[in-house]
Amino acid sequence: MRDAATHKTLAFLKMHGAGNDFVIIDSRGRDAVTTPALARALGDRHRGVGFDQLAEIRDGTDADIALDFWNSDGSRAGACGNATRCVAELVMGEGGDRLTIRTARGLLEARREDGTLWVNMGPPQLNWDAIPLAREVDPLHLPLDGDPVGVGMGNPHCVVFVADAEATDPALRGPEVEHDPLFPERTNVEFAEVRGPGEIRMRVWERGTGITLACGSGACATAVAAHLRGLTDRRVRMELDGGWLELDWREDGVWMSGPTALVFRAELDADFPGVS
Ligand SMILES: N[C@H](CCC[C@H](N)C(=O)O)C(=O)O
Repeated sequence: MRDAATHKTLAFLKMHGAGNDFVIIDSRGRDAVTTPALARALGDRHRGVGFDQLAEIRDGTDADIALDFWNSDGSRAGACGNATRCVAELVMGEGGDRLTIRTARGLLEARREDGTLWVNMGPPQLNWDAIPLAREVDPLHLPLDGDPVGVGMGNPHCVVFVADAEATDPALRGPEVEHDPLFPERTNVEFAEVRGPGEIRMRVWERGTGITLACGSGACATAVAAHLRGLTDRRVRMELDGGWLELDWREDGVWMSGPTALVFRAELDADFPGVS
């Protein structure tokens, strides 16, 4: 017989934003529980739950909440736009029209405007050493095939403009660019087709995760890259494999909105690796 007092399960939620899927652990009021081993075990789509990123909510000291992000290979992500939108939707469901969020990338803000939830993902990092790149080159024209753009959003992004995103398989070139020595912390890789000044089609290869149906910080980086290249306005709609996001590069940062969904609430068994 199990001793109920020591059988400590771990509650979590599954959410997705435009098909970018997350396990969310709410650790407000207690110590953080996620370790690289737990992230890897939970991220296994056969033996665990499966996710593109794991987001752990913690108490914010100088903000309403703090958020930590993990990839399914057990590495940390400094930013995750779609998980930030999902968590903001969840926490703002408890009340309020504004939420401040402390992340490794800085202090973010979520706001409801005319019923739509927008998250400010912060200003883009456009200096080579902030992205970070391994050496001083012009981020607007990286010395790689296809003349891509490097942008930091708290995590590194390499935006490759392509003529036909539908015909582009991110798995063909993504891994090679992710591991190119130009990116000392590896990089996320976006393949973007500009359809017009207000619309982009984008597919993504994520560092530490691989192909995902959407990437919020990648969408922000792509909107910034396209505008800096003179291809789009500051506000664009973006079609990803899993749905549409809206991006608006304002004075104080890149704002993003889009769909979110709560899939289920569940508990990990105490015997699951890394729970007890
Ligand atoms: N899906 C996330 C980004 C994850 C980025 C992560 N793969 C990294 O290592 O930077 C988003 O919505 O922004």
